[in-house]
Amino acid sequence: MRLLVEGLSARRGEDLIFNDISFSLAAGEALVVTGPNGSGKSTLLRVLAGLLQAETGKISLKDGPPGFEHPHELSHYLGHRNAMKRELTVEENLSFWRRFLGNSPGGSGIDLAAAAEAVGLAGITHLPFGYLSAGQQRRMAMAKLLVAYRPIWILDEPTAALDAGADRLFAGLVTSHLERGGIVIAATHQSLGIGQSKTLQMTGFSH
Ligand SMILES: Nc1ncnc2c1ncn2[C@@H]1O[C@H](COP(=O)(O)OP(=O)(O)OP(=O)(O)O)[C@@H](O)[C@H]1O
Repeated sequence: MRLLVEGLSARRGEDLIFNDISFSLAAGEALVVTGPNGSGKSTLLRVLAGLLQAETGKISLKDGPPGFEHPHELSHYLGHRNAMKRELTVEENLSFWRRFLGNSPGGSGIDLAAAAEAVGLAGITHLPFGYLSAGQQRRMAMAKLLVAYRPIWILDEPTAALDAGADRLFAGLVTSHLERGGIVIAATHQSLGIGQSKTLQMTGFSH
C-alpha cells in the first residue's frame, strides 16, 4: 500500500495556509512534519484525516484494500485534544472508539486491558478519564490507536505532555506499527525517536 499526496493546498477562511504539498509514503514509512507555530501542520493533518477539505490536490491510495476511496477511511487521527469524554471511564471511552472505528482490513485491535497495559496504565481503566493526569490522559489517547486496527496513523504533537518514559513507550508503539507495514504521519516539535523517517518542513505564508 502507498499513500500519495499530490499538489495539496488548503485555506482557512480567506488565507491560503500551504500550497503544492506532495509526498508519498509506502507501507512501513513515516513522515515527520515540522515547522514553526502557525505554519500549517495541524491544518495539513486535518486535511489528510478528512476533517477539512483541501483547496486543491489529491490524496489517494495505491494498492490499498478494495472498497476504500479515501485514505482517511483507513486512518487513526490523534489530534491536540484526546477525544475522550471526561465523565466516562477510560474503559467506556476505549470501548466506544473500538466499536465506532472498527477494524480496517488486514489487522485487528488488541483488547482494552492489553492496550492499557501497552501504554503503561493497566489497572486504572475503571477511573473516569477526567481523573487522570495530563500525561496519563495522553497515554490513554494512544491506547485508542491500539484497540482498533487502522494502517495509517495521523498524529498531531502526539508526545506533548509526556514524560521521558512515555516518549520511549510511544516510540516503541510507532516503531512496531511501522514494522507491521503501517504508515505514520506525525507533526511534532520534538524528535519522535523512531529512527528513519521522511521529513516535511512547513513554512507557512506571511500575511
Ligand atoms: N478555523 C480557522 N480559521 C481561520 N484560520 C485558521 C483557523 N484555524 C487555523 N487557522 C490559521 O491557520 C494557520 C495554520 O494553523 P495550524 O494550526 O495548522 O498551524 P500549526 O503549524 O499546526 O501550529 P502549531 O505548531 O502552533 O500547532 C494559522 O495561521 C492559524 O491562525
